[in-house]
Amino acid sequence: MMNVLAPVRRDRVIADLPPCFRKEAALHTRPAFHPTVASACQEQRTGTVGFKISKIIVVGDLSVGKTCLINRFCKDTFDKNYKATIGVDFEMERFEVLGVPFSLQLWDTAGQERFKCIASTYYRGAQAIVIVFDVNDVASLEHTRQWLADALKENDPSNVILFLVGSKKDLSTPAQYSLMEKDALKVAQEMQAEYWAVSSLTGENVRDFFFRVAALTFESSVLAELERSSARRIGDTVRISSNENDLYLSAPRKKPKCCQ
Ligand SMILES: Nc1nc2c(ncn2[C@@H]2O[C@H](COP(=O)(O)OP(=O)(O)OP(=O)(O)O)[C@@H](O)[C@H]2O)c(=O)[nH]1
Ligand SMILES: [Mg+2]
Repeated sequence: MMNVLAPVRRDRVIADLPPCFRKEAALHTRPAFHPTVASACQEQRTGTVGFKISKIIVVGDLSVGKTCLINRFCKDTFDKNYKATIGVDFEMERFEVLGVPFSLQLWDTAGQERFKCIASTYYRGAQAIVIVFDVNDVASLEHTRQWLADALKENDPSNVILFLVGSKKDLSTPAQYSLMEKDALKVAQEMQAEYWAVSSLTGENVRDFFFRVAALTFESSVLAELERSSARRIGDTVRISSNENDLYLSAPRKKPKCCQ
C-alpha cells in the first residue's frame, strides 16, 4: 500500500522544469516552469492539485515495451522475457513538484488485439496519453495514429497532453536511429505530441522522460486550477495563457489530422 503521508522519495523531487528531448517536437520549450505556476506554488495557492492523482495512460502495439518502460522507472527492473499485459495494470508514483505533492497513476494497457476492448474501458479521464512504439519497427510507429485516435475517443482532446515515445533505442545503430527519428518527429508534430526515445534495458532517458511527464502534467494541472479559482472569484472564465512558444497548454487542440 502506498503511504500518502510518508515523505516523497528524495529522487522524486522536481525543483526545476526538466528539459524536453527534441525542440522540434516538444509540448513547450520554455526553460523554466510557467511564472504563474511558480508563484502559485511559492505562495501555496495550488488549491486541490496537491491532493489529486493524475491519470496517465500508456498505449501502443503489443510488445513495444510499455510494461518494461513503467517497470524500469517505478521498480528499476528489466525483464527480457515477454509477458503480455492482460487488460490493464497500474503503478502509482508520488512526486513533489515545486514543493507541492503530486501523484501519477500510470496505467499500463494491453497492446494485444484480443485484450484491447478491456483495456480501452480504462482510457477515460486521462491527463496525459503516452503512445509507445518500437524504434526498430516502423509498423509500430505507423500504428501510433490509431492508438491516439482510440485514446482520444474517451478523452477531451483539448484537456490532455500527449507524448510519443520510441522504445528499445539500445537495439538500433546510431544511423538506423537517426533515420527513424526523422519520421517519428513528423508524426509527433502532426499529433502535437512531445517526442522521446528511451531504452528500458539500459535505462537511457527513462527517468528524464517520466520527470518531464510529471512536470508538464503538474504545470497544466496548476494552470487549470488557477483558471477555475479565478473563474469562481469573478464569476467568469479567465484564460491564463502565455505569449511564448506554448502551443499545447494554451491553444485549444485541433483534432489532429490523423484521427479524422
Ligand atoms: N532490448 C530491449 N528490449 C526491450 C526493451 N523494452 C522492452 N523490451 C523487450 O520487449 C518485449 C516486450 O516488452 P513489454 O514491456 O512486455 O511489451 P508491452 O508493450 O508491455 O506488450 P503488451 O503488454 O503485450 O502490450 C520483452 O521481451 C522485453 O524484454 C528495451 O528497451 N530494450
Ligand atoms: Mg505490457
